Amino acid sequence: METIVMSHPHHYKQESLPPTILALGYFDGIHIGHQRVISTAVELAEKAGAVPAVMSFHPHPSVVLGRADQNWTYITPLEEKKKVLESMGVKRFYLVKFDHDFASLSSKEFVDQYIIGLNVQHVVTGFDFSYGKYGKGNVETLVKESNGQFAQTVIEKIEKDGQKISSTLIRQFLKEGRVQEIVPYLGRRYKLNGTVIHGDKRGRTIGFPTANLDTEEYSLPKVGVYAVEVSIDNERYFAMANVGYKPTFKEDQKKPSLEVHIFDFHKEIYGKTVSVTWLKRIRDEKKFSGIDELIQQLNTDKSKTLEIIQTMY
Ligand SMILES: Cc1cc2nc3c(=O)[nH]c(=O)nc-3n(C[C@H](O)[C@H](O)[C@H](O)COP(=O)(O)O)c2cc1C
Ligand SMILES: Nc1ncnc2c1ncn2[C@@H]1O[C@H](COP(=O)(O)OP(=O)(O)O)[C@@H](O)[C@H]1O
Repeated sequence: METIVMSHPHHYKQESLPPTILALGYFDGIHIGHQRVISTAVELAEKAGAVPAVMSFHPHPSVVLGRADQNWTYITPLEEKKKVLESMGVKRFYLVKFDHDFASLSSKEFVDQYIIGLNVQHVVTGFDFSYGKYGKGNVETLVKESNGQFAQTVIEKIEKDGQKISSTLIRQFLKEGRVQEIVPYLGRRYKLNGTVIHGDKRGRTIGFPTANLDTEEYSLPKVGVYAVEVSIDNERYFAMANVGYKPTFKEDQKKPSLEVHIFDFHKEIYGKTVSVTWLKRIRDEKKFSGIDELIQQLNTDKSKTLEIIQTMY
Protein backbone atom coordinates (compact mmCIF):
# COMPACT_ATOMS: atom_id res chain seq x y z
CA MET A 1 0.00 0.00 0.00
CA GLU A 2 1.36 3.37 -0.99
CA THR A 3 0.80 6.29 1.38
CA ILE A 4 0.41 9.72 -0.19
CA VAL A 5 0.52 12.59 2.29
CA MET A 6 -1.62 15.50 1.16
CA SER A 7 -1.01 18.85 2.73
CA HIS A 8 -3.00 21.86 1.75
CA PRO A 9 -3.30 23.03 -0.96
CA HIS A 10 -2.86 19.98 -3.12
CA HIS A 11 -3.52 19.51 -6.81
CA TYR A 12 -2.86 16.29 -8.69
CA LYS A 13 -2.64 15.90 -12.42
CA GLN A 14 -5.55 13.67 -13.35
CA GLU A 15 -4.02 11.95 -16.35
CA SER A 16 -1.08 10.60 -14.35
CA LEU A 17 -3.31 8.57 -12.03
CA PRO A 18 -5.14 5.30 -12.66
CA PRO A 19 -8.93 5.13 -12.20
CA THR A 20 -9.61 4.96 -8.48
CA ILE A 21 -12.42 3.89 -6.16
CA LEU A 22 -12.15 5.87 -2.95
CA ALA A 23 -13.43 5.08 0.54
CA LEU A 24 -13.61 8.35 2.44
CA GLY A 25 -13.69 8.82 6.21
CA TYR A 26 -11.84 9.27 9.49
CA PHE A 27 -12.11 5.57 10.31
CA ASP A 28 -10.74 5.60 13.87
CA GLY A 29 -10.94 1.96 14.92
CA ILE A 30 -11.82 0.52 11.52
CA HIS A 31 -14.79 -1.21 13.15
CA ILE A 32 -17.40 -3.33 11.36
CA GLY A 33 -19.13 -0.23 9.91
CA HIS A 34 -15.87 1.21 8.59
CA GLN A 35 -14.90 -2.20 7.26
CA ARG A 36 -18.12 -2.33 5.24
CA VAL A 37 -17.28 1.04 3.65
CA ILE A 38 -13.70 0.08 2.87
CA SER A 39 -14.41 -3.44 1.62
CA THR A 40 -17.16 -2.05 -0.64
CA ALA A 41 -14.55 0.21 -2.24
CA VAL A 42 -12.14 -2.73 -2.56
CA GLU A 43 -14.81 -4.90 -4.22
CA LEU A 44 -15.96 -2.15 -6.58
CA ALA A 45 -12.34 -1.58 -7.59
CA GLU A 46 -11.84 -5.28 -8.27
CA LYS A 47 -14.88 -5.36 -10.54
CA ALA A 48 -13.89 -2.20 -12.39
CA GLY A 49 -10.20 -3.00 -12.64
CA ALA A 50 -9.56 0.22 -10.69
CA VAL A 51 -7.30 1.02 -7.75
CA PRO A 52 -8.86 0.63 -4.26
CA ALA A 53 -7.97 3.67 -2.19
CA VAL A 54 -8.78 5.22 1.17
CA MET A 55 -8.64 8.90 2.07
CA SER A 56 -8.38 9.69 5.75
CA PHE A 57 -7.36 12.61 7.95
CA HIS A 58 -4.75 12.99 10.64
CA PRO A 59 -4.53 14.06 13.44
CA HIS A 60 -8.14 13.44 14.42
CA PRO A 61 -10.24 16.64 14.13
CA SER A 62 -11.13 16.42 17.84
CA VAL A 63 -7.44 16.75 18.66
CA VAL A 64 -6.78 19.67 16.29
CA LEU A 65 -9.97 21.60 16.96
CA GLY A 66 -9.59 21.15 20.71
CA ARG A 67 -12.95 19.46 21.20
CA ALA A 68 -11.39 16.45 22.88
CA ASP A 69 -10.04 16.37 26.40
CA GLN A 70 -6.27 16.45 26.71
CA ASN A 71 -5.98 12.74 27.20
CA TRP A 72 -7.74 11.88 23.94
CA THR A 73 -6.34 8.69 22.45
CA TYR A 74 -6.88 6.68 19.28
CA ILE A 75 -8.40 3.25 18.82
CA THR A 76 -6.20 2.86 15.76
CA PRO A 77 -3.28 5.33 15.75
CA LEU A 78 -1.96 6.06 12.28
CA GLU A 79 0.47 3.14 12.04
CA GLU A 80 -2.16 0.66 13.23
CA LYS A 81 -4.70 2.11 10.80
CA LYS A 82 -2.25 1.61 7.92
CA LYS A 83 -1.68 -2.01 8.90
CA VAL A 84 -5.40 -2.77 9.01
CA LEU A 85 -6.05 -1.00 5.69
CA GLU A 86 -3.23 -2.86 4.02
CA SER A 87 -4.60 -6.18 5.30
CA MET A 88 -7.95 -5.28 3.71
CA GLY A 89 -6.46 -4.92 0.25
CA VAL A 90 -6.25 -1.12 0.04
CA LYS A 91 -3.56 -0.08 -2.43
CA ARG A 92 -3.38 3.70 -2.02
CA PHE A 93 -3.76 5.60 1.22
CA TYR A 94 -4.35 9.33 0.84
CA LEU A 95 -3.47 10.86 4.16
CA VAL A 96 -4.73 14.41 4.53
CA LYS A 97 -2.97 16.51 7.11
CA PHE A 98 -5.77 17.88 9.25
CA ASP A 99 -5.01 21.38 10.47
CA HIS A 100 -6.88 24.66 10.94
CA ASP A 101 -6.36 25.67 7.30
CA PHE A 102 -7.79 22.39 6.11
CA ALA A 103 -10.70 22.62 8.56
CA SER A 104 -11.63 26.02 7.16
CA LEU A 105 -12.12 24.79 3.58
CA SER A 106 -15.73 24.76 2.43
CA SER A 107 -17.11 21.37 1.50
CA LYS A 108 -16.97 22.33 -2.21
CA GLU A 109 -13.33 23.42 -1.90
CA PHE A 110 -12.47 20.10 -0.29
CA VAL A 111 -14.03 18.12 -3.13
CA ASP A 112 -12.45 20.32 -5.82
CA GLN A 113 -8.98 20.42 -4.32
CA TYR A 114 -8.63 16.98 -2.83
CA ILE A 115 -10.82 14.55 -4.74
CA ILE A 116 -11.45 15.73 -8.27
CA GLY A 117 -7.79 15.60 -9.23
CA LEU A 118 -7.30 11.99 -8.16
CA ASN A 119 -9.16 10.36 -11.06
CA VAL A 120 -11.76 9.04 -8.67
CA GLN A 121 -14.59 7.21 -10.41
CA HIS A 122 -16.55 6.31 -7.35
CA VAL A 123 -16.62 7.44 -3.70
CA VAL A 124 -17.84 5.23 -0.85
CA THR A 125 -18.72 6.71 2.54
CA GLY A 126 -20.75 5.85 5.61
CA PHE A 127 -24.24 7.36 5.92
CA ASP A 128 -23.12 9.97 8.47
CA PHE A 129 -19.90 11.13 6.78
CA SER A 130 -19.39 14.87 7.15
CA TYR A 131 -16.70 17.13 5.75
CA GLY A 132 -15.76 20.74 5.08
CA LYS A 133 -15.97 23.77 7.35
CA TYR A 134 -18.09 23.11 10.46
CA GLY A 135 -18.65 19.61 9.07
CA LYS A 136 -21.40 21.07 6.88
CA GLY A 137 -20.79 18.76 3.95
CA ASN A 138 -22.63 15.44 4.04
CA VAL A 139 -23.58 12.57 1.75
CA GLU A 140 -26.20 14.73 -0.03
CA THR A 141 -23.87 17.66 -0.71
CA LEU A 142 -21.26 15.21 -1.96
CA VAL A 143 -23.54 14.17 -4.87
CA LYS A 144 -23.93 17.80 -5.90
CA GLU A 145 -20.33 18.74 -5.41
CA SER A 146 -19.13 15.76 -7.44
CA ASN A 147 -20.43 17.63 -10.52
CA GLY A 148 -21.07 14.28 -12.15
CA GLN A 149 -17.37 13.45 -11.98
CA PHE A 150 -17.73 10.43 -9.73
CA ALA A 151 -20.44 8.02 -8.63
CA GLN A 152 -21.29 7.58 -4.98
CA THR A 153 -22.23 4.69 -2.72
CA VAL A 154 -23.45 5.35 0.81
CA ILE A 155 -23.26 2.51 3.32
CA GLU A 156 -26.25 2.47 5.62
CA LYS A 157 -26.07 2.45 9.41
CA ILE A 158 -25.03 -0.91 10.86
CA GLU A 159 -26.52 -1.80 14.22
CA LYS A 160 -25.97 -4.64 16.61
CA ASP A 161 -28.35 -5.32 19.47
CA GLY A 162 -30.04 -1.99 18.75
CA GLN A 163 -26.84 0.03 18.97
CA LYS A 164 -25.14 1.85 16.13
CA ILE A 165 -21.66 0.48 15.63
CA SER A 166 -19.43 3.52 16.08
CA SER A 167 -16.01 4.60 17.31
CA THR A 168 -17.81 6.13 20.31
CA LEU A 169 -19.32 2.77 21.18
CA ILE A 170 -15.92 1.04 20.89
CA ARG A 171 -14.41 3.69 23.19
CA GLN A 172 -17.23 3.11 25.66
CA PHE A 173 -16.53 -0.63 25.69
CA LEU A 174 -12.84 0.06 26.36
CA LYS A 175 -13.73 2.49 29.14
CA GLU A 176 -15.84 -0.23 30.73
CA GLY A 177 -13.16 -2.90 30.27
CA ARG A 178 -15.46 -5.01 28.09
CA VAL A 179 -12.65 -6.17 25.82
CA GLN A 180 -14.33 -9.48 25.04
CA GLU A 181 -17.67 -7.97 24.05
CA ILE A 182 -15.93 -5.52 21.75
CA VAL A 183 -15.09 -8.23 19.22
CA PRO A 184 -18.39 -8.41 17.23
CA TYR A 185 -18.37 -4.59 16.96
CA LEU A 186 -14.73 -4.09 16.11
CA GLY A 187 -14.60 -7.17 13.91
CA ARG A 188 -11.41 -8.38 15.60
CA ARG A 189 -9.93 -8.36 19.09
CA TYR A 190 -8.66 -5.01 20.36
CA LYS A 191 -4.92 -4.78 19.91
CA LEU A 192 -2.29 -2.20 20.78
CA ASN A 193 1.47 -1.80 20.61
CA GLY A 194 3.82 -0.59 23.28
CA THR A 195 7.54 -0.10 23.72
CA VAL A 196 9.15 -1.76 26.74
CA ILE A 197 10.42 0.86 29.17
CA HIS A 198 12.10 0.59 32.56
CA GLY A 199 9.97 0.32 35.69
CA ASP A 200 10.92 0.10 39.34
CA LYS A 201 12.66 -3.30 38.91
CA ARG A 202 10.45 -4.74 41.63
CA GLY A 203 8.70 -7.32 39.45
CA ARG A 204 11.69 -9.63 39.14
CA THR A 205 12.25 -9.63 42.91
CA ILE A 206 8.77 -11.05 43.55
CA GLY A 207 8.90 -13.70 40.83
CA PHE A 208 6.68 -11.77 38.44
CA PRO A 209 8.81 -9.67 36.09
CA THR A 210 6.51 -7.27 34.26
CA ALA A 211 7.36 -5.47 31.06
CA ASN A 212 6.19 -1.87 31.39
CA LEU A 213 4.84 -0.56 28.10
CA ASP A 214 4.73 2.93 26.69
CA THR A 215 1.56 2.81 24.57
CA GLU A 216 1.73 6.38 23.22
CA GLU A 217 -1.46 7.26 21.36
CA TYR A 218 -3.44 4.06 21.92
CA SER A 219 -6.50 3.92 24.15
CA LEU A 220 -6.10 1.73 27.24
CA PRO A 221 -9.01 -0.32 28.56
CA LYS A 222 -10.42 0.40 32.03
CA VAL A 223 -8.04 0.08 34.98
CA GLY A 224 -7.78 -3.55 36.08
CA VAL A 225 -6.26 -6.93 35.36
CA TYR A 226 -6.70 -8.77 32.04
CA ALA A 227 -5.87 -12.03 30.29
CA VAL A 228 -3.97 -11.08 27.12
CA GLU A 229 -1.91 -12.50 24.31
CA VAL A 230 1.32 -10.74 23.41
CA SER A 231 3.50 -10.86 20.37
CA ILE A 232 7.23 -10.08 20.40
CA ASP A 233 9.41 -10.45 17.30
CA ASN A 234 6.52 -12.34 15.67
CA GLU A 235 6.39 -14.93 18.47
CA ARG A 236 3.15 -15.25 20.43
CA TYR A 237 2.86 -15.80 24.19
CA PHE A 238 0.09 -15.73 26.76
CA ALA A 239 0.34 -13.15 29.49
CA MET A 240 -1.55 -11.22 32.16
CA ALA A 241 -1.72 -7.46 32.08
CA ASN A 242 -2.28 -4.77 34.65
CA VAL A 243 -3.66 -1.37 33.66
CA GLY A 244 -3.43 0.99 36.57
CA TYR A 245 -1.66 2.96 39.21
CA LYS A 246 -0.04 0.19 41.33
CA PRO A 247 -1.69 1.61 44.46
CA THR A 248 0.16 -0.89 46.66
CA PHE A 249 3.40 0.97 45.91
CA LYS A 250 2.61 4.37 44.39
CA GLU A 251 0.59 7.33 45.39
CA ASP A 252 1.44 9.95 42.83
CA GLN A 253 1.04 8.27 39.43
CA LYS A 254 -1.14 10.54 37.29
CA LYS A 255 -2.00 8.32 34.32
CA PRO A 256 -2.64 4.59 34.31
CA SER A 257 0.26 2.52 33.01
CA LEU A 258 0.29 -0.88 31.32
CA GLU A 259 2.50 -3.80 32.26
CA VAL A 260 2.48 -7.44 31.23
CA HIS A 261 3.80 -10.55 32.91
CA ILE A 262 4.48 -13.03 30.13
CA PHE A 263 4.17 -16.75 30.86
CA ASP A 264 7.10 -19.08 30.19
CA PHE A 265 9.28 -16.21 29.09
CA HIS A 266 12.70 -15.21 30.39
CA LYS A 267 14.25 -12.69 28.00
CA GLU A 268 15.32 -9.12 28.48
CA ILE A 269 13.20 -7.05 26.10
CA TYR A 270 13.77 -3.39 27.02
CA GLY A 271 13.23 -1.19 23.95
CA LYS A 272 11.33 -3.84 22.00
CA THR A 273 7.82 -3.47 20.64
CA VAL A 274 5.21 -5.67 22.28
CA SER A 275 1.83 -6.11 20.67
CA VAL A 276 -0.94 -6.81 23.17
CA THR A 277 -4.23 -8.50 22.20
CA TRP A 278 -6.93 -8.15 24.85
CA LEU A 279 -8.81 -11.32 25.71
CA LYS A 280 -10.79 -10.86 28.93
CA ARG A 281 -10.99 -8.71 32.02
CA ILE A 282 -10.27 -10.54 35.27
CA ARG A 283 -10.65 -8.08 38.16
CA ASP A 284 -10.27 -4.54 39.50
CA GLU A 285 -6.89 -3.25 40.59
CA LYS A 286 -6.52 -3.29 44.40
CA LYS A 287 -4.35 -1.78 47.07
CA PHE A 288 -2.75 -4.65 48.98
CA SER A 289 -1.42 -4.47 52.50
CA GLY A 290 1.94 -5.84 51.39
CA ILE A 291 4.00 -7.74 48.87
CA ASP A 292 2.96 -11.20 50.10
CA GLU A 293 -0.69 -10.44 49.52
CA LEU A 294 0.13 -9.14 46.02
CA ILE A 295 2.13 -12.27 45.19
CA GLN A 296 -0.71 -14.49 46.33
CA GLN A 297 -3.14 -12.55 44.14
CA LEU A 298 -0.78 -12.73 41.16
CA ASN A 299 -0.71 -16.53 41.49
CA THR A 300 -4.50 -16.57 41.51
CA ASP A 301 -4.55 -14.24 38.48
CA LYS A 302 -2.19 -16.56 36.67
CA SER A 303 -4.44 -19.63 37.23
CA LYS A 304 -7.47 -17.62 36.18
CA THR A 305 -5.74 -16.37 33.02
CA LEU A 306 -4.67 -19.89 32.05
CA GLU A 307 -8.24 -21.12 32.61
CA ILE A 308 -9.63 -18.37 30.38
CA ILE A 309 -7.09 -19.13 27.69
CA GLN A 310 -8.01 -22.82 27.78
CA THR A 311 -11.64 -22.00 27.10
CA MET A 312 -10.70 -19.68 24.24
CA TYR A 313 -8.10 -21.65 22.31
C1 LIG B 1 -1.38 -9.32 36.48
C2 LIG B 1 -0.96 -8.18 37.36
C3 LIG B 1 -1.84 -7.70 38.34
C4 LIG B 1 -1.48 -6.66 39.17
N1 LIG B 1 -2.35 -6.21 40.10
C5 LIG B 1 -2.00 -5.20 40.94
C6 LIG B 1 -2.91 -4.72 41.94
O1 LIG B 1 -4.07 -5.16 42.05
N2 LIG B 1 -2.49 -3.74 42.76
C7 LIG B 1 -1.24 -3.19 42.65
O2 LIG B 1 -0.92 -2.31 43.45
N3 LIG B 1 -0.36 -3.59 41.70
C8 LIG B 1 -0.72 -4.59 40.85
N4 LIG B 1 0.16 -5.02 39.89
C9 LIG B 1 1.40 -4.27 39.68
C10 LIG B 1 2.53 -4.73 40.55
O3 LIG B 1 2.50 -3.97 41.71
C11 LIG B 1 3.83 -4.47 39.76
O4 LIG B 1 3.87 -5.31 38.67
C12 LIG B 1 5.07 -4.68 40.60
O5 LIG B 1 5.08 -3.76 41.63
C13 LIG B 1 6.33 -4.55 39.76
O6 LIG B 1 6.51 -3.27 39.26
P1 LIG B 1 7.74 -2.89 38.32
O7 LIG B 1 7.51 -3.57 36.96
O8 LIG B 1 7.67 -1.39 38.15
O9 LIG B 1 8.98 -3.37 38.97
C14 LIG B 1 -0.20 -6.07 39.03
C15 LIG B 1 0.66 -6.54 38.04
C16 LIG B 1 0.32 -7.59 37.22
C17 LIG B 1 1.25 -8.06 36.15
N1 LIG C 1 8.20 -13.26 31.87
C1 LIG C 1 8.48 -11.97 31.70
N2 LIG C 1 7.49 -11.05 31.56
C2 LIG C 1 7.80 -9.76 31.40
N3 LIG C 1 9.04 -9.28 31.36
C3 LIG C 1 10.07 -10.14 31.49
C4 LIG C 1 9.84 -11.52 31.67
N4 LIG C 1 11.02 -12.13 31.77
C5 LIG C 1 11.96 -11.21 31.68
N5 LIG C 1 11.42 -9.99 31.50
C6 LIG C 1 12.23 -8.76 31.40
O1 LIG C 1 12.24 -8.17 32.70
C7 LIG C 1 11.68 -6.86 32.68
C8 LIG C 1 10.72 -6.73 33.82
O2 LIG C 1 11.32 -6.94 35.07
P1 LIG C 1 10.97 -5.97 36.27
O3 LIG C 1 11.78 -6.37 37.44
O4 LIG C 1 9.49 -5.91 36.43
O5 LIG C 1 11.58 -4.62 35.75
P2 LIG C 1 10.87 -3.24 35.34
O6 LIG C 1 10.41 -2.70 36.63
O7 LIG C 1 11.95 -2.43 34.69
O8 LIG C 1 9.76 -3.59 34.42
C9 LIG C 1 10.99 -6.72 31.35
O9 LIG C 1 11.04 -5.41 30.83
C10 LIG C 1 11.76 -7.70 30.47
O10 LIG C 1 12.85 -7.06 29.87
